[in-house]
Amino acid sequence: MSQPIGVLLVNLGTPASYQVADIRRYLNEFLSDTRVVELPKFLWQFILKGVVLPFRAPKLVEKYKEIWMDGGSPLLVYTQAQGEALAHKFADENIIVEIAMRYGEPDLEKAILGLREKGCERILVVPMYPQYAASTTATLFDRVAQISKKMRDQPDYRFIKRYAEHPAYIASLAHKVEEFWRLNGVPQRLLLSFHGLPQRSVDLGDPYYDDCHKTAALLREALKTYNVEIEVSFQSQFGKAKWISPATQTVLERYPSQGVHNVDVMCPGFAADCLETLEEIQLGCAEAFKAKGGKQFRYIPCLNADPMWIDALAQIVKDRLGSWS
Ligand SMILES: C=CC1=C(C)c2cc3[nH]c(cc4nc(cc5[nH]c(cc1n2)c(C)c5CCC(=O)O)C(CCC(=O)O)=C4C)c(C)c3C=C
Ligand SMILES: [Fe+2]
Ligand SMILES: [Fe+2]
Repeated sequence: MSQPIGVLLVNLGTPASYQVADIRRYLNEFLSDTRVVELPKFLWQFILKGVVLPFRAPKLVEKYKEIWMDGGSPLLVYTQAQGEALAHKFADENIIVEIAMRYGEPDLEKAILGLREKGCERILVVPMYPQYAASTTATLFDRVAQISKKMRDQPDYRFIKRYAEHPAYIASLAHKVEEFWRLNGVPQRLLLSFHGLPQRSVDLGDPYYDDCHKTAALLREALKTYNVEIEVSFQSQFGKAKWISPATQTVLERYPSQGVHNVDVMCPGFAADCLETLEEIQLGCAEAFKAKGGKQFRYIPCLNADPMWIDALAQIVKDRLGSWS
């Protein structure tokens, strides 16, 4: 039999527990990445260690506690489920699926070395971010290169840069929405909330904002027969700088005064539910919307390990494996 191919699904990372020390360790690693916070290194380390970690980490304890699942942090639980489901899908093929996180555990280096030990000379790196951003996708590719610097005999790598417009990804999102509407009825408005980025990153050439709007345009087209207006917004603003707009919470808080009293919100840029979707959107934004007079707020979950999404992911992987498979 020929050598197996390694398929490595990689998401961002999440604290090992909701203890403050684990949250601090996670934030420190993540926010020390110069691809994530593009401020002069010494200035930023001073702010991070002196202000951000001491104040933000304790505040996040309660937030993580609210969403924590039996198996751990939702981001990890859903990523594990995606890995297992994709491995099952490829059970009859010479493909080994592993998961890893860019920050923390499961460790990316261990996952790459583990795949090599299992005989994988070829590894496909799959970022669990459909839209490309330097602060997510590029930093992952940087890290893979950095890990490989220590190797004399490096594996043969392929990377998936983005799948914001992949028909199978769009069809999975559309199916998720349609299924939700079939069971619960259509809303007045569907808001697609993507993770935000500093405006400066986009001004410097990050294609992320355009990628998000491309996904939204295709999803709008797929759902056009429902005549529901579909809008785009950006969530999870961090720090004082200007971020790409409009902000999700601002949009939701304006809706009631514009006559929009029932809204569905979906987060298509997150392949798995996590703190930013479950706490910030499903809990926090629902409360903010209702405080301004909104009547009905429904959160449509992420694709997580939905069977149609796992089929789509297999298709996206196969497309990139090309001549390898
Ligand atoms: C400058 C700061 C940040 C940038 C840029 C950023 C981009 C970015 N992040 C995600 C996906 C996720 N982010 C998550 C949490 C999170 N993000 C930031 C900051 C930036 N993100 C912080 C400080 C945090 C921690 C929580 C908080 O303090 O609000 C998560 C969830 C992790 C979890 O444990 O559940 C995800 C996923 C994307 C896709 C993105 C750029 C496109
Ligand atoms: Fe983030
Ligand atoms: Fe956040």
